[in-house]
Amino acid sequence: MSKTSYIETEHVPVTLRPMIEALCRVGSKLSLRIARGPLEERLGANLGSNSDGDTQKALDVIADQAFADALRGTGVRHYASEERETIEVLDPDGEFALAIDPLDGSSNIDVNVSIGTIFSIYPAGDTAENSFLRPSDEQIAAGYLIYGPQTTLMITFGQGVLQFVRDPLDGEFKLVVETLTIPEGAREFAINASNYRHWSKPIRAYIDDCLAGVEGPRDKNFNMRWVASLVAETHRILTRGGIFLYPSDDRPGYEQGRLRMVYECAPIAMLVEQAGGQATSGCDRLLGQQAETLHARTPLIFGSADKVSRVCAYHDLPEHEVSALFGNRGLFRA
Ligand SMILES: O=P(O)(O)OC[C@H]1O[C@](O)(COP(=O)(O)O)[C@@H](O)[C@@H]1O
Ligand SMILES: [Mg+2]
Ligand SMILES: [Mg+2]
Repeated sequence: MSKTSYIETEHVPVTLRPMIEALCRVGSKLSLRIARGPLEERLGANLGSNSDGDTQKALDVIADQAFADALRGTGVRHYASEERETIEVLDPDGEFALAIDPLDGSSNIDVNVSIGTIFSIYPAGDTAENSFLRPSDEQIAAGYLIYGPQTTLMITFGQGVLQFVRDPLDGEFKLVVETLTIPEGAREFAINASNYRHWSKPIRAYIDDCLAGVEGPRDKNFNMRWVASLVAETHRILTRGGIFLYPSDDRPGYEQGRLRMVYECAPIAMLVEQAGGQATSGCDRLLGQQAETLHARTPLIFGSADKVSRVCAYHDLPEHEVSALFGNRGLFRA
């Protein structure tokens, strides 16, 4: 007999239930295939590149097709995916629009490190483009599934963040935290430090001051993490605190960072704000912004509110002060 419910639905708004059920059903099945790893047919095989030039792996395509198929008949009129150049109409009379990064962190597929799925939900717009190219604070729900040691769903419907864990014993996502809040005080930052030489001065200055530890203006030591999987970094920060930065840099093609506004940054920003944190594109609140094209990128900085606003303060400093020796910047002590 096939399973009827994949999530404790009483925590999900009635109109969104078919969609969330479908996401959990596919997430469940993907988590089983991911757990089989090399026993499955080459999930990490390179298939070429998607419309935007990113390498496309077999699991990227499998996940995208599985979500699109499962979401048909659940009220999704417009479906936008990282893996598709254009927006697809699933249910012509559906009331919702759903954007998805079907498989985030694909460089980690072959190395048994956490990967995930990120999604963002809006009321459907009058055209396919208007469904997604709109202020990102018009999202009505956002979340991610993470396929790690546990398969977890983090989701917000605009009234806090809920955490569900998939119980491997019966395959159901069960509520474990009803109102998740980002802890303050963590001393961890996440950034791809190999790009240091390409960053702007404010970003370098912020990281320099973290690296200086107890000998620097922050008077404390920091730890660094970089999983190269946005869902994994987000999950750690929602659970333990800290800050994530994927800034713009001077490499060709990275003028707006690497991450995509519609199906990566906007949903993560909504989750973070709903958990009491902040998310910006450097200085400006991310949720006040909108993408100009479906696959547009944006710099992304998010995490505990105090840390994110501190990065913004470095951007506000006049150029000569950012370049000054960190030890002289009393403003940034503590
Ligand atoms: O390899 P880099 O430049 O550090 O980028 C890592 C980032 O790229 C991503 O893997 C992009 O996501 P996709 O795997 O969906 O393309 C993020 O999850 C991660 O934060
Ligand atoms: Mg991604
Ligand atoms: Mg992806």
